[in-house]
Amino acid sequence: MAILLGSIADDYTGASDLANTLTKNGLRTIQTVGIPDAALALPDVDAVVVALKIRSVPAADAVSAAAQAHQWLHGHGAKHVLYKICSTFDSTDAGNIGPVTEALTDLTGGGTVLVTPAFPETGRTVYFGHLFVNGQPLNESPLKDHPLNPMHDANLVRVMARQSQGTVGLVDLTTVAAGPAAVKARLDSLRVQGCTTAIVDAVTERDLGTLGAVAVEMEISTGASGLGLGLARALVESGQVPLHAGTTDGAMRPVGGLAAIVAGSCSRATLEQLEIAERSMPVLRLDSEKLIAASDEIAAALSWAGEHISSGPVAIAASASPETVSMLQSRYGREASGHAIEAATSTIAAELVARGVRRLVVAGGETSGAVVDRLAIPAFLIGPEIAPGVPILRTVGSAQGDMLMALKSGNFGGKDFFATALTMMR
Ligand SMILES: Nc1ncnc2c1ncn2[C@@H]1O[C@H](COP(=O)(O)OP(=O)(O)OP(=O)(O)O)[C@@H](O)[C@H]1O
Ligand SMILES: O=C(O)[C@@H](O)C(=O)CO
Repeated sequence: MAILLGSIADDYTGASDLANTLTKNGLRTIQTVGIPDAALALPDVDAVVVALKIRSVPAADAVSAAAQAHQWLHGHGAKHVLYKICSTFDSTDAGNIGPVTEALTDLTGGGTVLVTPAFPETGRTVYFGHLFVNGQPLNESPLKDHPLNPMHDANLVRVMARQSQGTVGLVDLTTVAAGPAAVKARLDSLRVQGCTTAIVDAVTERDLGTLGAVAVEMEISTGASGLGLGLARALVESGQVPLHAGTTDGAMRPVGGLAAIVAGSCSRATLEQLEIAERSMPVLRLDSEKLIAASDEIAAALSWAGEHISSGPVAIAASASPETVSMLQSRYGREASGHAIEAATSTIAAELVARGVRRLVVAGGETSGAVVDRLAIPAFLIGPEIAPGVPILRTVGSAQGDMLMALKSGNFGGKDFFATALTMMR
């Protein structure tokens, strides 16, 4: 299997978001969970998105995992590798966007790497280096309350500089609007000035087309799904890949079985979606304190699910308001409480699958990572889009047999996302 475009995604929901964008823009794409085992039969594809769970791990671990994934992608023919980060630039001053981008630059011979989290379809735009989320500066958006990496600075040149060894430049919108040659010239001049990376503005898909045309001629780039759109279009427009329409063959064959939602995301969007879901299905709100204290909250949740699930889908959520989350974190610590709840939600998901669930929606990036790892799913085919950034996924090579899943990034999806997803998954 020779591929043209590779991506290393820093979390699993982000990987499926990118795989969805690449598919929609004409590339046959598969999402693997980690570096695929040599024995795993993968279909013929143009792009492989290797999903890692490295957004919130120590920078040295993220660098090492990303370097191995890069080696695999490069070895399988990828001419360009996109490091897929979150469209809200989720990271801390310790990393991992800066360290991983710089490590990949070292592996590929230097230059100034183009970095942009812009994804206008979901309201993420970058203007003079500042990230806006649905028109609000990042630090005033709901991301200021993120449970693991609250974002307090919208100026990405500063954010990136705090987590980088090298100097960070800016390619502003005026330059992007002037087209690929102007962007290239600006990146060249930043390279001469010694910048290892540059935050690049984009507010429209046209801007992303320009950036894709520039990035595709380089070996690596860092960005969100919007940059994926630009890269896919550049590959198709330059004739390097024929345009493929639709989803992967066989991705949507019905699987039947029971259906469930497991939510660990505490984003404002997920909290609203759960409220709406309560009108159409049974929703169990877990007691997060009890989950952490390792009492019988998991067994109680499974027994509750057992009572309802044969009549239709159920939802089980650890999700809580920012106030509840910060109370729990001040008592148990940010990482410890996050990990304990991820362990609990993934156990619940695995037990639901053991009891016959074959259509599973998971809300939250870290939560999805924990669930997919727990189920040991090796890869996903990409089905139709449920909402921007969230496709239906079909498991490949999983011990449970074929399942349909949706991994919803915390902030993605409309108010009725959960019901819509389950209606589409048969
Ligand atoms: N009640 C709670 N109190 C404290 N932490 C919680 C609670 N419920 C969930 N969590 C933790 O909050 C974190 C939520 O992160 P996750 O990545 O799953 O969602 P998200 O940040 O909304 O999604 P994304 O990363 O896709 O934007 C997880 O570590 C989860 O275990
Ligand atoms: O880019 C995004 O916002 C998402 O794909 C994501 O990475 C959230 O985890």
